[in-house]
Amino acid sequence: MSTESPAHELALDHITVRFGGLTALDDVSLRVPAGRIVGVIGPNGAGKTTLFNVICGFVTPTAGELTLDGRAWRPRPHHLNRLGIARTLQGVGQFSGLTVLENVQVGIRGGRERQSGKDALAALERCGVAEYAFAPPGALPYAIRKRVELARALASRPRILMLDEPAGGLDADEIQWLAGLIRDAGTTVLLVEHHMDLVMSVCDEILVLDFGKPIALGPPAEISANEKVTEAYLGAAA
Ligand SMILES: Nc1ncnc2c1ncn2[C@@H]1O[C@H](COP(=O)(O)OP(=O)(O)OP(=O)(O)O)[C@@H](O)[C@H]1O
Repeated sequence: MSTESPAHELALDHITVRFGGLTALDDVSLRVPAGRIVGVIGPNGAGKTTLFNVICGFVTPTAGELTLDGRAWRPRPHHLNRLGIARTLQGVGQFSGLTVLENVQVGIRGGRERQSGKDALAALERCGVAEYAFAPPGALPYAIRKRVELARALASRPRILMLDEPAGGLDADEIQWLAGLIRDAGTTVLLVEHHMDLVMSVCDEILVLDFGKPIALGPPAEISANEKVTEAYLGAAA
């Protein structure tokens, strides 16, 4: 086995985000190495979405740095696609004036029309929703639209796939299907999710945030046995 550490594809170093008097992220560091599945969990308001927004360039950190492939990086939303980073949205933000297929094509970077159509269809097939290719997304059930949203992100063949609460509103069977898709995605995955079983079953490593602070970082078995983590969730439920 190599003694070298794996290439760190994406890294956050001492990231702090303040919104006025509120510290949404407080000195958060995270390594997302190539090919790993990294989860970010925490009670409501812990800062998970803010962390995603920092990586996507929607929120500029008050302090700290990001690096991509070892180089200092300042993310911009409109550059993500070109860099091979795709993100799903918490809801299902599809354009209602376009068909499902066209929505998925929008996610493909700079492809020729015919090729992007093929890639989009392949992604829909992979997500089990190719039969809806020519339907308007607005008319489809929520679980199908969630699958279309995943297809949209996968169609561009990203090297880093960012999933923002992909299990939200899905039933147990759908979540099981989703777990398989994430495991077989063949890309680096950063997963923000409330559904603990999903996170525990697919992630190599999990970061736990509580009121913006990183309280634990480690493999699933370590996280589920961590007292601070249990306390944070119990406190949030009280
Ligand atoms: N643009 C903003 N302006 C002011 N406060 C914000 C902004 N975005 C987030 N916050 C606050 O920052 C904190 C962290 O919010 P964030 O949405 O990142 O948490 P979260 O862990 O994603 O929560 P949830 O699980 O409920 O989605 C919250 O207190 C939230 O109200």
